[in-house]
Amino acid sequence: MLPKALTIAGSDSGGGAGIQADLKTFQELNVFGMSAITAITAQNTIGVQGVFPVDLKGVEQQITSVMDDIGTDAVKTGMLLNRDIIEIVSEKADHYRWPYLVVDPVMISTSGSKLLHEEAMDALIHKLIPKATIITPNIPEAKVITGMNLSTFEDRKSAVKELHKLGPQAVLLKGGHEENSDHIVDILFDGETFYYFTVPKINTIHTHGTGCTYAAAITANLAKGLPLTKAIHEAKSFIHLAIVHGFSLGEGPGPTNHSAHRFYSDSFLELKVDTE
Ligand SMILES: Nc1ncnc2c1ncn2[C@@H]1O[C@H](COP(=O)(O)OP(=O)(O)OP(=O)(O)O)[C@@H](O)[C@H]1O
Ligand SMILES: Cc1ncc(COP(=O)(O)O)c(N)n1
Repeated sequence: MLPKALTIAGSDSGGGAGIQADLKTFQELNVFGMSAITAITAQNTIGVQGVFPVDLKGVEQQITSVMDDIGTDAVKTGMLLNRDIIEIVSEKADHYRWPYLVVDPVMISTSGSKLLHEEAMDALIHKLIPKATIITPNIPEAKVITGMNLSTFEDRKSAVKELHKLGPQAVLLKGGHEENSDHIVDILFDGETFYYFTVPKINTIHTHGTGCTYAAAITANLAKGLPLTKAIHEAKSFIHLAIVHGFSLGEGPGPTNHSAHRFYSDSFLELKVDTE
């Protein structure tokens, strides 16, 4: 039987991010994908033209319908939009005791649209993040959650420790927004050990949906039963190849290429470890 994964996120009509990126990634990694849609976005490569929330009963019922009949090996959350939706997801996490919960704390689209209301921040931090197997903030999201300045590498390590104190089993701080370096470092901390995934920065604008795709690949790998570090290592390889082979679509930044990993064999990225 195929492993199963459920994504709870927003729909991106343009197909590059959100539910669409998650389901494509699950499929590429041979995991049966299921979805609970929190909001419909009218979106393309240029931006988000509209956000249409799904009513609370609809969000709740999608999760219940999937869980009561099919069940899941792992859950990923993306765009959750508001406090009420976060509270529902948090209650469902308690009720169903999901084996793995990957929380991608999506706040703003790359094109600048708000995908999480400010009033929802408290629930995200205190109700959902503590239940996560892993959270995957980018640098701006980590700044908002911790209120810290993340200019230096040491700042980022401190922020990762602060984020870990909120209660998730592990924190993965993504480095895609690093501006002053030709390398990008993602920092993983599991409470004991720091792991660093370092890659050369790819010179491209086609990175729409990278965060969603990366977190979905981690979720798929956890659903397959891979240990956390290996699940992330393989997901990092997947997202790197997807960015290398990202392509132009429409007038704005194009999507990553979810199929790119098919043309490569093993994971090739280096993993550095630092015990603390
Ligand atoms: N130009 C790049 N070159 C190499 N890797 C990149 C680049 N941009 C992003 N990444 C990688 O892609 C993954 C997603 O990182 P990023 O920090 O961009 O997340 P995000 O901001 O949530 O993504 P999104 O663009 O979907 O909002 C990380 O592993 C990051 O290191
Ligand atoms: C429905 C939805 N979820 C997430 C993102 C973030 O992706 P990005 O930062 O690449 O715009 C998005 N644009 N739309």
